Amino acid sequence: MAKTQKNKATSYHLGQLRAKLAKLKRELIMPSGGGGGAGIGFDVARTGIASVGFVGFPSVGKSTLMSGLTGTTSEAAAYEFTTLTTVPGTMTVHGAKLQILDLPGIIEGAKDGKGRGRQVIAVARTCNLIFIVLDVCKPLKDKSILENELEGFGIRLNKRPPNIVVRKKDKGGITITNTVPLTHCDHDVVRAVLSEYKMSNADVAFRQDATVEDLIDVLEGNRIYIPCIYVLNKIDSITIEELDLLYRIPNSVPISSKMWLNIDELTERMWTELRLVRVYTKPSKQPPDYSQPVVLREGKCTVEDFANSIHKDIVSQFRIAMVYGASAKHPRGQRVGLDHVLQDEDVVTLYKR
Ligand SMILES: Nc1nc2c(ncn2[C@@H]2O[C@H](COP(=O)(O)OP(=O)(O)OP(=O)(O)O)[C@@H](O)[C@H]2O)c(=O)[nH]1
Ligand SMILES: [K+]
Ligand SMILES: [Mg+2]
Repeated sequence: MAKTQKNKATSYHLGQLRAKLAKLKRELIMPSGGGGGAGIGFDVARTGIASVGFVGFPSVGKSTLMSGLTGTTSEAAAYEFTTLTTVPGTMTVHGAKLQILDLPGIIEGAKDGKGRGRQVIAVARTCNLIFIVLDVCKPLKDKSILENELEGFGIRLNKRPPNIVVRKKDKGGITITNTVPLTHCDHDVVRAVLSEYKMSNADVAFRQDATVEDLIDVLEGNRIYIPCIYVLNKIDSITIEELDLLYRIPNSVPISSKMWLNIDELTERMWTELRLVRVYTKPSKQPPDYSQPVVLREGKCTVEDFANSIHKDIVSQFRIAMVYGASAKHPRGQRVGLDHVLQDEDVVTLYKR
């Protein structure tokens, strides 16, 4: 692809090549012969409302951080590959119980089967947030190596699913529409990719200035979109000037897990990225119970989700709910039904029929 000049005449050819490559890479994520693949990770009991997985090269300080955050001891030592399996721990942030997964270190080529890399990345795929842990004394190119390993396994970091709608039809050929100008690809490339996926009748609507890779991600369909924080560890061993430079790396938090520096910022960022919604129950005619929130996930936080997470029988007896807080229209509360979407720190009273 690098040798092919990019112009109108070659774009169909380039589109074909990219699609072929994506189909080959699919073997990595879902091997047709079974064995390995996305479903195979380490066996860990999953607890808590959300999970955070630690990915990084060996000896960057993942286990030191995990032990400090959770109080669970995950062995830490100066030699590489100290951690050989997934070590789970829990920590409570703003009343929400989170599962922290300390993972073995991975190396370049992990996704292709080096070391336990495939198992590690398979666990990362199931997490709600990934910490890419980096040692600030090591070259920054480690960051892109790790990103590349996760990308190759169908994980998309800090990205939204592309806003491209592909609708298959029985006849009528290919129709491509775009509501915004496409500066990264043209209709010829799109046609080439679709033909490589054996699609000859489809409506494709681009609602963002997407790349060919975005289109392929939509067609492959097995991509997972996970937020990621770059944890820049061991800042105790650098100068203030060097630390200043690190702060320019997007989505990063510099810390020292050994000296326990800047961990509060890391915890707050973790909380923000997880987009959890705390809802407090208020029994009728009584003050709200602020001691224990019901914690819901963004996108799954209606009154119905709230009721179900208290007890599965509530919904069948539900009449109305009173909601107070950010999601309520009025400061003195709003009467709502089961489909009302709640927001963080709302207070809810449920009324039975
Ligand atoms: N200077 C410094 N050393 C650290 C820090 N955090 C961890 N270390 C040291 O780095 C070494 C590796 O720490 P681990 O926590 O075992 O690293 P890991 O990433 O879990 O390593 P593997 O399990 O082998 O992949 C140990 O000697 C730690 O004491 C830190 O913030 N600063
Ligand atoms: K180690
Ligand atoms: Mg470790």
